[in-house]
Amino acid sequence: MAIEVEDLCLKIMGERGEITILKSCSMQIPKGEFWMLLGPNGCGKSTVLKALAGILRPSLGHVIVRGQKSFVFQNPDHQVVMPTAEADVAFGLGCFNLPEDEVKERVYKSLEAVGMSMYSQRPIQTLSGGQKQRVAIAGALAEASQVLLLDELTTFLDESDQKSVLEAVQKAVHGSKLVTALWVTHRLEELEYADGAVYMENGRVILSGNVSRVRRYIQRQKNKTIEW
Ligand SMILES: Nc1ncnc2c1ncn2[C@@H]1O[C@H](COP(=O)(O)OP(=O)(O)OP(=O)(O)O)[C@@H](O)[C@H]1O
Repeated sequence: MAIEVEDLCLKIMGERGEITILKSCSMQIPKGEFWMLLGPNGCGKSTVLKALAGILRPSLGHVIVRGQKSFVFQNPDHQVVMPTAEADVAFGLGCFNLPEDEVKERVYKSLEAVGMSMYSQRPIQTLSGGQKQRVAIAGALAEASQVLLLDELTTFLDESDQKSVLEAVQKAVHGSKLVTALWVTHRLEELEYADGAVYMENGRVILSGNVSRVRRYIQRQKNKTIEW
């Protein structure tokens, strides 16, 4: 397993005292697979991702992420900081003290893995939101991250950009077999790209595993009054 979460409880101190956000959540995500985490607004998806990233500490339970991890955020304009895609990916490698040839090779291979090698020299401000997200994912791959934690990357993207980012993640995961991705989303249609899925409600994991089972369950919930 690349990700193991066991009985994760997470409480935070709010203005009126302690608030329980996650209640005994468990999930197991196999290495080399592309999984999605779904659930209604406020059910705790981003909080799970932040606990996996080490941004939030569990109050109880265990979180294990095997291998180097990277967190990619929702807003494409917060992801990339350098003038070109190539420079941005190389910038992230700055702290690794690598020989120049290796930096060039990692930058090329990671941009290639997300279908962005032809845009390597393009000024960053001329890229679409989805292309910027793909540059951010390339940055994580160049750093040899084995676990990608991806928080609602398609929120600000149009339909063709959404598709390009989903395809890039799927290709990066299935192409390497070493990379595992956990993708938080509201969009049921994105499940078609997933190898597995986790469904949450109200701070709890309700269902985890087979995509078709999770899809059927969510469709039933959507037909009730659950607000997404
Ligand atoms: N710092 C905080 N203070 C108070 N409540 C918080 C805080 N952070 C999160 N919450 C609450 O915890 C719950 C879970 O939040 P979280 O962002 O994980 O949900 P989510 O499923 O990712 O929501 P969305 O789909 O809307 O992004 C929500 O009810 C949210 O309001």
